[in-house]
Amino acid sequence: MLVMWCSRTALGRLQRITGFHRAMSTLPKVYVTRKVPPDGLDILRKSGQVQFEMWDSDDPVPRVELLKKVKGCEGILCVLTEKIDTQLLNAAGPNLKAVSTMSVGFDHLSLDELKKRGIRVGYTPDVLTDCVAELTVALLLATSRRLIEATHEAKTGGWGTWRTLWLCGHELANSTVGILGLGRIGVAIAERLKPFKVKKFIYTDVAPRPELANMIEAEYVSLDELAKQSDFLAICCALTPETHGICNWNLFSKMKKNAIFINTSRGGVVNQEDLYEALSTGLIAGAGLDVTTPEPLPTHHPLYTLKNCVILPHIASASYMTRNSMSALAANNLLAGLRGEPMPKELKL
Ligand SMILES: O=C(O)[C@H](O)CO
Repeated sequence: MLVMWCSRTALGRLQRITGFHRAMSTLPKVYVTRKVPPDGLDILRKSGQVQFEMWDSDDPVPRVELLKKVKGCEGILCVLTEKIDTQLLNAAGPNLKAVSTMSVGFDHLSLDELKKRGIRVGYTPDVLTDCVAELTVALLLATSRRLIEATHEAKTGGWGTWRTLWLCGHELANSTVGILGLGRIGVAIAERLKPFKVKKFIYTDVAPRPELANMIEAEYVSLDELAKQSDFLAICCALTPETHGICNWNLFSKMKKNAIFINTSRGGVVNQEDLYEALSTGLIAGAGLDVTTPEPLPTHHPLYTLKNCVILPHIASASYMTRNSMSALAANNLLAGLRGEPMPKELKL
């Protein structure tokens, strides 16, 4: 468009620019709460459908600023650090038609409030499944084979002679892997673990999910049985009022001493004091956490003192390809929502 303007007279150019701004100002206003990866921004820009303002930073927009910026917006594209609650929806006002989150998790959205106001909600399942499953397997192996401890020993002079039981861990071959919350990600994790010669997959959920379970020949069991039988337990459920703190002393106390606990869902599903007790007293063998409460987990948190706890800073979906796909899907969800069309991935409220 710039090239075209350059070939015109200054007056024609001015008229076009003024017209352009007039046209722009009638387009629906959208606020993007974070510098999202380029694919999504390109889609918004090229759509010609919205005018958008963005918090152009890698860090979250301060709440006060956010509340100001959403005023009068028809659409909001957010990430998981922004609470979309009554206060924010009131600040946005009655024009708001669509909220699109660049995440598969939606525990930061007040769904009841959004539903009450007839606001459509988009999210980003599927595009991150492979990436999250891959990281979960990496975290599981790093925890069970004590990789972080091992590199630390090598670097800091702890590596003496070869010793028979030094840095021994637990292997996947012949093991039982449990999945709490069987969805697309749980299936993708199991598919990746199967070649490690896992003996059996078991899972629990609010109800059996035979179509998914059949894909990985997983057996449906109760939560108690899941705790009792799993050598490796992967937490894949969404954070809801029902799952909040579901991984607590009651669960850990039923687990095997050799069990490895892995959480790549949300920190809120775990009672961290109970997990600390379970790890520090040897009730279970290890834990790998990609998510915690709060995030970031303060550096003085007791969980960091434990050698058998591997903590990552919420990076399960962090590949360039996946983050770009998430941003593109979030942009397409938002644009479809604003056009009044079904979103490519819309939450049923
Ligand atoms: O909810 C999500 O999309 C993930 O937690 C981001 O990695």
